[in-house]
Amino acid sequence: MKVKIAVAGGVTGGHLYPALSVLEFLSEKVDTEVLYFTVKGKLEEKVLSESKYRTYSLNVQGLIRPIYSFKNIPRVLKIFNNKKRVLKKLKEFNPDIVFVTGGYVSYPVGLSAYKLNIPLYIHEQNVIPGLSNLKLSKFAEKIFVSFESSIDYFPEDVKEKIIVSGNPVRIKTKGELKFETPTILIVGGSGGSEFLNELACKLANKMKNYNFILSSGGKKVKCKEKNLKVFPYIDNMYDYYRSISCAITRGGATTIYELLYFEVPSIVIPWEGSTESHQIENAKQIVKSKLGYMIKEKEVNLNDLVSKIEILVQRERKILNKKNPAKIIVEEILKEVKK
Ligand SMILES: CC(=O)N[C@H]1[C@@H](OP(=O)(O)OP(=O)(O)OC[C@H]2O[C@@H](n3ccc(=O)[nH]c3=O)[C@H](O)[C@@H]2O)O[C@H](CO)[C@@H](O)[C@@H]1O
Repeated sequence: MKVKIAVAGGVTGGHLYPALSVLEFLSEKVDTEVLYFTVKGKLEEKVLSESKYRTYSLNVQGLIRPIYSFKNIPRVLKIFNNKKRVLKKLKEFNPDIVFVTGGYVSYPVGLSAYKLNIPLYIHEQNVIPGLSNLKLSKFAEKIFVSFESSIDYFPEDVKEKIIVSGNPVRIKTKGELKFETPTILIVGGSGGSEFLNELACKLANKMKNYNFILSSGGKKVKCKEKNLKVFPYIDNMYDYYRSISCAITRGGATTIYELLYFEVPSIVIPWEGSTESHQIENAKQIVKSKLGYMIKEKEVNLNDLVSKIEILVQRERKILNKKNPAKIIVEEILKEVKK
C-alpha cells in the first residue's frame, strides 16, 4: 500500500513538528509520498531541506490583528494569488489525503483540497484554535485536537468530526543525557524569548548550585555565567525532556504538550502578546494536570521563582511509555485511504 499525502503547517516549530511526527509514523507503516507546502524563508524550509519530502514554496504572510486592518489588504491578496498556484500543484500531485496543522499557510492548501474533493484532515495544537483551522473546520473530514477543552471553541455543526488525539510528539534522539547536578531547561519556543533569556541570566547568577540550559532562539544573551549553557537551538529536545529536573518555558501549545507527555515539572510564563492570549489557555493545562505553575510575565518575582524551582526539582522523574498521539492520527489516515 502506498499513501500520497500533501501537508501544510509551519512558520513556527509549534505547527511544523506535529506534522513531521505524523509523517514519520506514517512512513514507518506504509510507503509514503509527501508534498509539503512551505512558506518562503521560514523554519520548515530549513528543516525539510534535510528530509526526503518534496516541498513547494509559497510566498504568503500571516494576517495582522485586528483582522480588519488596511495593512492586511496586500497580505490577503498574496493568499489569493497563491491559492491558484496551490490548486494547480495539488491537482497535479493528486494526493489521497491532505493534512494541515494550522498557521496561515494551511488555509489555501485546505481550501484547495476541499475544492478538489480530496479528504482534508486538520490538527489543532492550541486550546483556542487558530483562525485557519477554525475556517477550515467546516470543510474537514476529521479535526484532531490536542486538548478536550478545544472542542468548545469550534462551531456546533463540526463537533461530531472532532477527535481528541493529543499533539503528535517528535522523538528525535542523539542518545541519553545524564546530569550530575539538578538541571533546569529554559526554552522560549521555537523562536526563543528575550524575556526568558534575561531571566536565565538572573536565575543562574542566584542559583549557583544548579545547572541551567537555555535555548536562546539565537536571540541575545547578556551574561556569561559558568552554570548556564546556551544553545541557539536544541535539535534533540526529547533527550533533554527525559533528563532535566524541571523546565521554564513560554506557553506555545506544542511545548506545553511535550511537557505533559514527558511529565516534566514546569513553570510556564506565557507570552501575552500571542493572539487572543492563547498561550495563557495552553499554560493552564500544566496547572490543571498539577505538573507545575503558570506565572504571568508581570507577576514574575525572582525569589518566588527560586522557591518554586526548589519545590519542583524535588519531584522524582519517571521514564514513561505512552502512546504517541501521532499513532492515533496515522490510524485514521490509513482508514481513510483504505476506504
Ligand atoms: C510566537 C508564536 O507564534 N508562537 C506560537 C507558535 O509557537 P512556537 O513555535 O514557539 O511553538 P511551541 O512552543 O508550541 O513549539 C515549539 C517547538 O519547537 C521545539 N523546539 C524549541 C526550541 C528548541 O531549541 N528546539 C526545539 O526543537 C519544541 O520542542 C516544540 O516542538 O506555535 C504554537 C503552536 O501553534 C503556538 O501555541 C504559539 O503561541
